[in-house]
Amino acid sequence: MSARDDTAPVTLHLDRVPGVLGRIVHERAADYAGADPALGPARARPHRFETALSQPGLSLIAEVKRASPSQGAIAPLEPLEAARAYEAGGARAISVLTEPRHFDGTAQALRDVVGGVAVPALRKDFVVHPAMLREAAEWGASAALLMVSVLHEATAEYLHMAHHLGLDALVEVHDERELDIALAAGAPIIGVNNRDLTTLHIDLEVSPRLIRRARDAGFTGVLVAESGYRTPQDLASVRDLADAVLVGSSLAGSGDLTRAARDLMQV
Ligand SMILES: O=P(O)(O)OC[C@@H](O)[C@@H](O)c1c[nH]c2ccccc12
Repeated sequence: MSARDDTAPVTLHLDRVPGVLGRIVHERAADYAGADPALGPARARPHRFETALSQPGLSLIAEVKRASPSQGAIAPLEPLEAARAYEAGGARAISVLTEPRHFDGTAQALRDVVGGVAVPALRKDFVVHPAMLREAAEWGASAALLMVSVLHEATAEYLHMAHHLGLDALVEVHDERELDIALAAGAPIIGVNNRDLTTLHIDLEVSPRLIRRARDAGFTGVLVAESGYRTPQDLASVRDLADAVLVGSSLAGSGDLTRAARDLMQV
């Protein structure tokens, strides 16, 4: 048992993170190197993100994504306008990139979305410092992304910090080993990324495989299939397995976000 001291954040071993992902997390760690790790007092957790994804049928988390390392510029979305369009198209939550260099994200984008839509918002960033979670809570996010490929054995600690701040966490995995870490950490919401963030390669078989493994292991929480979904046919392999799907590029680049969301989910 460890009594955690808010002033002593767990050490991350970012030198183990390879490829494109490794470069981005080093940049983010440098951005927050001098930030105060204190979280402040505990807040109640309304479970808004978790509840939104637990509704019957496959829930859509639609992402405000203006650019990415794999595609470069996607679309010059105005974040609030985009989020409202997604909401009108049936999205049950909005994911907002806040990473500035590779995804053209900003804090303001998240604040604008939080203030202008009724559905919960997820801070999508490369969390490598407790201050990033404190910010997410301050900016009004309902949830934050935690990546096991970055946090490794510190995943449980970051999950506790998110919950302390009243945030749900989307704990993201890409292979069996990472899934086992997420399950051991007690994550209530697990996302399976079809994209290998070290190579940017997408394989739509990853989500059904790991979602089945989680269920076989007795996991009863929320499971999210992430990345690479462009058509209703693409969703067939997770439609009866996942609780939610996280979609960015294909919606963001469509030109008509409401229609693209409806067409993808066939509603
Ligand atoms: O644009 P796509 O292929 O629909 O993917 C969305 C989302 O899953 C992706 O943006 C993502 C998943 N995990 C991440 C971690 C960091 C940055 C981005 C991501």
